[in-house]
Amino acid sequence: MKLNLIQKQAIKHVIGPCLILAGAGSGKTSVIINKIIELIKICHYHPKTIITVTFTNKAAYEIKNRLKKKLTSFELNTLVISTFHSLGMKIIYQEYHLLHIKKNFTLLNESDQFKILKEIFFFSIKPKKKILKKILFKISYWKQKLLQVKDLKKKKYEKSEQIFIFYYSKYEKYLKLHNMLDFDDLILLPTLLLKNNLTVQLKWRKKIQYILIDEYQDTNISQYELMKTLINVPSNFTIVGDNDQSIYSWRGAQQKIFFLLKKDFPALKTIKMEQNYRSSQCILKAANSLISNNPIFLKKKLFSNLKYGPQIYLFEAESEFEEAKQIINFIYTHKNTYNLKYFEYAILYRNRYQSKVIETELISHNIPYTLNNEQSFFEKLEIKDLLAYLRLVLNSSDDLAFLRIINVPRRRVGINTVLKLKEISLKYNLNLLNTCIFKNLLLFFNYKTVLILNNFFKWIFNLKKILKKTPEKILDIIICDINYLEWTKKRLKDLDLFKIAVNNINFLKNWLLRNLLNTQNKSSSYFSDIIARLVCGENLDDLHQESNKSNTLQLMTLHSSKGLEFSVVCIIGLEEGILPHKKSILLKNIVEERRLLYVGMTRAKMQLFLSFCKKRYFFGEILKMLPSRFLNELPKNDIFWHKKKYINSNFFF
Ligand SMILES: Nc1ncnc2c1ncn2[C@@H]1O[C@H](COP(=O)(O)OP(=O)(O)OP(=O)(O)O)[C@@H](O)[C@H]1O
Repeated sequence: MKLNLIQKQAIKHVIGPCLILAGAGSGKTSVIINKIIELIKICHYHPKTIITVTFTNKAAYEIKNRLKKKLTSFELNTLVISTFHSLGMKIIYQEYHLLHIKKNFTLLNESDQFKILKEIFFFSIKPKKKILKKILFKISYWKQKLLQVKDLKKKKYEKSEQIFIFYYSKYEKYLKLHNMLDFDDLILLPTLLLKNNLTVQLKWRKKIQYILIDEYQDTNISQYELMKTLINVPSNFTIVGDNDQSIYSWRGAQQKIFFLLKKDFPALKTIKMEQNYRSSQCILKAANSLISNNPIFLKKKLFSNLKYGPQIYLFEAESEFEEAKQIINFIYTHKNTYNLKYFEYAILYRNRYQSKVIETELISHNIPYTLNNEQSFFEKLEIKDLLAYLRLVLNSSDDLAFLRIINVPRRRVGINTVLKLKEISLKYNLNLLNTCIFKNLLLFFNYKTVLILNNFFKWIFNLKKILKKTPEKILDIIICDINYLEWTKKRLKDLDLFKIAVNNINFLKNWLLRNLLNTQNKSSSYFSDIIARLVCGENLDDLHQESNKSNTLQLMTLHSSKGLEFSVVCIIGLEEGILPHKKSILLKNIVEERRLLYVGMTRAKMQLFLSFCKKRYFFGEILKMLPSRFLNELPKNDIFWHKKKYINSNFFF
């Protein structure tokens, strides 16, 4: 690939702060990769002093993968390419003593956070999920603004806000007591530490000589602050971003982040990359036309020198079932006509639930597909169970892990026993595992139950010893001791499902072994570091490799399509209330929904396919749907409207 002049200029600019404002498909990834090579091979930076921050672990994997041919394995292994969260975790692991946390902390995911809030509410009222969501959102909002409970308590707030502060405080106490951190803490804790402790800040600034940040538009304020504290004088960094692809405002990303950069680093050099190398002119024209309806914020004009390409197909379906049929039909015919492979096709949607009908149709036609969702690996029951075992062995205070596995597989510890255990643990200020050997247990339970609880405690403690001596055997021992495979087989009943579960378990085992082998610093808590990195989604290379290799049709949300490209892209559900999403309509945040569709459209290289339904089934009800307002913003002449005969309104034309 021959780089263009602007790309070369972006790569060669290595001294001072640099912002690459780049449109979709303009070669951001290529520039980041070539810049890393430039820094190491030409500017002689030691690879361990270069930090590259990507938005997802998959993106980190892609960059590493593409660097394989250009760097030595030493260079590749010493380079740090990670997400902001993984970077924060690295700092926490090295500075934990200053943060007053124990190194064997449990890293919580979102469902753990819900459980904790439920626990907090336990003795008062039964809260609705909506309320819990609101509280968690507020806690996360404050953490992303680097505000801790002590800061909030200094100011006067309305009563409605005080309730949130009350739960924030309770939540934090729970986390402290159980030795837990959530994902926001991975940014908040290191940022505050580096801001307030200049010695530590200096130490890290010395370590890091160059920072590259990808997908800057989705960086939130706390991540920006973390970056700022790490940047050394004379501010050698490269930031790559596209304001038109900012799709994470709900996670705190703000467009003003681009202005902050100019304000904080006046020497900032801005380079615009406007040539798109991915999409046909027809697709690019439609994408440009759509995004031009958003207020102009940072001006750039994308162009493509590729062929004009075929028109965009627009399907109108009676229902989501017909929509699924039409898409599969279209893909099947297209694939046979152009002789493409399934992995060159992607179906994108706004909400995860939309994949269900498509999946059913794909299964009935025997079409291989991959649901692209890193998170889905951690949602698998067997992975949740085994991780909970490991978490409890590592951190006895992890009551959530205890509750997940105390009766998995069945140990005759029913709900009444668990409730009683909780009561005792609260009364005597013990964690649940230690409650299993509470001296007066016989006052509450019969002899048999006490024996079961005592034995469970002993077994976990024995596992702790095994973990210290032979960590590579720990998972096998757990699986064997509890006869987990046999239990999984009975639970799943279906042999194919069982095979998938075994595959997942083997994946987890291999992942652990690989990371144990690769870890050089085998200090006392290295195993918890490995598990936290797993929960962070780091080094799931095998998963990414598999999804890259397999010749399967790709299904994913519009959000997860960011950074990817496919020959043919189908975007379904272009309806009011779906895309734009009804919440965004209510909140009047249409601009972000428009950017989301823009991201989806610009994933396509040669053909784009759009569809909407006239009716949809929602919880047993049939709803009439209106076509998305965004369809009206596309150039009419570039759209081929299939089934035109059904149109009875003057919408669109
Ligand atoms: N100078 C070039 N000549 C030819 N092809 C190029 C050039 N630069 C980039 N490309 C190709 O253009 C496509 C898009 O590049 P890349 O994925 O790096 O874009 P991007 O800016 O990261 O896109 P997006 O932000 O939309 O995800 C890739 O297939 C890449 O190989």
